[in-house]
Amino acid sequence: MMSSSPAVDVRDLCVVRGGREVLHRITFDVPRGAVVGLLGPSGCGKTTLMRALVGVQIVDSGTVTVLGDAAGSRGLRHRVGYATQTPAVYADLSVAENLRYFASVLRAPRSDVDRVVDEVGLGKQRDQVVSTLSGGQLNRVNLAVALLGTPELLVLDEPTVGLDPVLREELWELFRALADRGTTLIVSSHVMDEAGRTDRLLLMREGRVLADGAPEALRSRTGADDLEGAFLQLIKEHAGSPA
Ligand SMILES: Nc1ncnc2c1ncn2[C@@H]1O[C@H](COP(=O)(O)OP(=O)(O)OP(=O)(O)O)[C@@H](O)[C@H]1O
Repeated sequence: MMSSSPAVDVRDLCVVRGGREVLHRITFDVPRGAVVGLLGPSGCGKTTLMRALVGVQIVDSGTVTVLGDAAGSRGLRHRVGYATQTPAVYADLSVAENLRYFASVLRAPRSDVDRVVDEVGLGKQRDQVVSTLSGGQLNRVNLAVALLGTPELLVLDEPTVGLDPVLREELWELFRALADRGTTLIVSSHVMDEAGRTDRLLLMREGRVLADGAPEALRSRTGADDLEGAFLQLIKEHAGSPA
C-alpha cells in the first residue's frame, strides 16, 4: 500500500562541519514522486544536506525523516539510492562487473544490471574496464549503481556534471520517467538551465534555503525573465531582510 507520509521531511536541521555550522535550521518536505532540484553555489551545503538525507552525516540538531523513518535507519538501506559526486566504483572492474557486484551487495535482482546499463546509456561500454571510461561515462556508472534495486528515493549529487547536452537531456528524461513511476528524486546541480526541468526547486545559499517552490512560481514571484535572474533577485531580497 502506498504510504501518505512525505518522501522527505526535514525539520530545523543544523549541521556542524570542521567546527563551523554549515546548515542553519533547514526545514522543508518533499512529496513522493517529485523531482526536486537542489541548487546553489559551490559550498552552500548541498552535499551536506544530501549526506544528512541518506544518513551518513552527523547532525547537530533537528530531524531528518525519510520515507517515514529516521534517515540512516537500517530499513531504509534498500529503499534509498545515493550517487555521490565522486564516483565510488572499482576502477579495475568492467561496468557490468561493478554492477553485478553492487547488485549482489544490495541484493538487487541480477536482471537489474541490464536494466540500469540501458537506462544510463552505457550499452556499448558494458564490458569496458572502468579506468578507461571518460569522465561522463564514469559518472553514469555511478548513477547506474544508485538505480539498482529500484529505490523509492534517489539522492543524486550533481549527476550531470561533465555530460554533453544530449546526454544531459537523456538523463533528465530518465529522471522524469522514474518520477512518473513514483520514485522521488532529489538532484543537486549548479547549472541553472537544469532547474526548469524540476517540479520543485530548493535554492540554497550559505547553508540556508532561500526559496522553495515550483520553477515557474519562483520566476513569476521575482518578476525575473529566467531562473538565474530569479535567484539573483532572491539573494538581493534575502540580503535586505533581517536575519
Ligand atoms: N569534511 C569537512 N570538514 C570541514 N568543512 C567541510 C567538510 N566538508 C564540507 N565542509 C564545508 O561545508 C560547507 C558546505 O559544503 P558542501 O560540500 O555541502 O557544499 P556544496 O554546496 O555541496 O558544494 P559543491 O557544489 O562545491 O559540491 C562548505 O563551506 C565546506 O567547506
